[in-house]
Amino acid sequence: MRLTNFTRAFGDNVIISDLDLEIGKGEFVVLLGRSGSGKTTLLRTLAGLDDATGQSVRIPGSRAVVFQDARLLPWKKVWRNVALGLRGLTGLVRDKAERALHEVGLGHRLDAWPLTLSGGEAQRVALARALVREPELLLLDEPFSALDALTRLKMHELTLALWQAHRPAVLMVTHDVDEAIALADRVLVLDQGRIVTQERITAPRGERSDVARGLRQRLLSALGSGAEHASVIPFRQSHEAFA
Ligand SMILES: Nc1ncnc2c1ncn2[C@@H]1O[C@H](COP(=O)(O)OP(=O)(O)OP(=O)(O)O)[C@@H](O)[C@H]1O
Repeated sequence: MRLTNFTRAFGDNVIISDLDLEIGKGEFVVLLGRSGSGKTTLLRTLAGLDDATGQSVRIPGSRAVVFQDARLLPWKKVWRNVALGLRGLTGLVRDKAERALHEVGLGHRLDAWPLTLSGGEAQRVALARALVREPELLLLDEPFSALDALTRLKMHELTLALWQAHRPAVLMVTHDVDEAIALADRVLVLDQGRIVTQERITAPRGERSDVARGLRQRLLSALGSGAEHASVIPFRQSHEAFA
């Protein structure tokens, strides 16, 4: 997946400016940025939801998006929500949806109605619905920000397990620096439509929580930086933060 010199404006208001971004096969990239920095605009472009983008965008055909809210159709049972858009005989499609729901720990809720699910369960269904199509690129737009802290941690574990099993490239948008550190191979900080910092994290995911202070500090200060730093793009290998 690649964007080259990508610019997006609404009228005179330039939201993304000359952005270059490449995500490798199977790479987990997290995009951090303050409110209004252009994260959703970028994600919508990659999702193919923004038809005003031109040739500077090269994205794989198979993509799936999970949003902050699960966006399930309340009049369709859970398995039918997962099966939306899948073609084939009903029995085979149901089997596929069932396997996906098992993978997210909801094999027992196939025939439930979406409105009877908790917020965390609904997001699990949204993940199953995204992954059942085996996308090459999985786009996650603040998927866990409405969940409580404990559910969010469980969703991190699940997301990593699913990513390891299916290996899509991932671009996840979040406001949460700790979430970024816990999940990413690479963290980008977007500010006023430019990438102002990138950090590659090489430490094993299970060993990141208490030792990442240096990295955390750098990401927080990049988030706090203004346009005056917008042209500086430091790129670090972040293992030193874990020493
Ligand atoms: N369709 C649109 N028309 C005009 N302006 C838009 C449109 N979509 C987004 N913008 C503007 O683009 C800027 C970036 O918005 P965007 O939603 O990408 O930010 P964000 O980083 O995702 O913010 P948040 O974290 O609050 O979701 C904002 O100033 C917003 O007002």
